[in-house]
Amino acid sequence: MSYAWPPATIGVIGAGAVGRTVGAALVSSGICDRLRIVSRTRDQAAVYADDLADMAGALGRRLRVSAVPVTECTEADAVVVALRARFTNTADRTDIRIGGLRHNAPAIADTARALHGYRGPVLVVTNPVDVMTRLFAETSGCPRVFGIGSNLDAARYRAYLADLFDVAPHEVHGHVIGEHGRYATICASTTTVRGMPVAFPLREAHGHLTTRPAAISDGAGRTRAGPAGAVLSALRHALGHADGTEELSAPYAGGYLGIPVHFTAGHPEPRLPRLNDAETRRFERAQRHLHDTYEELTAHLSSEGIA
Ligand SMILES: NC(=O)c1ccc[n+]([C@@H]2O[C@H](COP(=O)([O-])OP(=O)(O)OC[C@H]3O[C@@H](n4cnc5c(N)ncnc54)[C@H](O)[C@@H]3O)[C@@H](O)[C@H]2O)c1
Repeated sequence: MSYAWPPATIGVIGAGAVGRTVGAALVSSGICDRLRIVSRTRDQAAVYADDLADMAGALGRRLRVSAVPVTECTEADAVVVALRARFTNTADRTDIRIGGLRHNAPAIADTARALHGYRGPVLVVTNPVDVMTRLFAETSGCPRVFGIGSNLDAARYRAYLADLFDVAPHEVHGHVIGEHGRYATICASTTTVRGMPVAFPLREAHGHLTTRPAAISDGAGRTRAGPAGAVLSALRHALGHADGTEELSAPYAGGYLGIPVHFTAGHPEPRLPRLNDAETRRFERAQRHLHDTYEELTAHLSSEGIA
């Protein structure tokens, strides 16, 4: 079900590869009439804001794009956090997202403190996203913080099966949950194609979720369009423009991890699918891994006097 929606103001924090692509997607989608851009420097945000304003002009859209300090995002209807600190990622290729853990955490914590008291939806993109989402939520106290990642995995999974079975992607129903990373959990036992359960090589499907983003990054420097699509889709649901389900990093059993969240008029409700034994084991591994990583991170941050 879709709703007629009022024009929205959206803040984008981090004007890099992903943030810029998110901005372009927001302009072309018509989802907002004001965009607030924050980046490491105001100059960087300002030139990007001008570029997006040109895009809006070329499309004949009335859209105000401005470079702002992060605190002005508290007046937005929704905020996207796609910042990345400067560092060289030396993490193993099979778990590349974890490489940003200690580097991105201080900037995420600072941004979270700046948005303290904000009530609108915050979509965190920064990796490792499940951990950064929890850090943002717990540092800011914001009530509606979600992480992007499992919904992108799920979209890739459904597209993979659509190709395999030669059907349209909307005819595939199935989730990827847990971690946007090593312990991503494919919910194969509840996946259907044209309403019927299917058999497929699960190991290959898992491999696809690892090799596809790696191949895009190798070829294009960074993944950007896929994450931007996942952000736009989640924004539509979180702002109440459409009802539907997104696999997002969300509060679950005392932590944060990827679970299907159903939005009705913007109201989120977690809906964990039925899992078989193997899926339960993998989901619990994701949960433990994210819990341990978060504990290790917060111990490190407090030893450094950061949080
Ligand atoms: N969750 C996902 O599905 C997904 C997908 C792709 C990328 N990512 C992650 O998104 C993040 C951004 O990726 P990218 O390729 O755009 O990186 P990038 O390096 O191209 O851009 C990062 C931007 O953040 C800005 N920045 C740094 N510190 C900041 C701060 N304190 N406040 C505001 N802006 C700040 C930088 O100036 C830069 O413009 C990374 O952590 C990446 O791993 C997540």
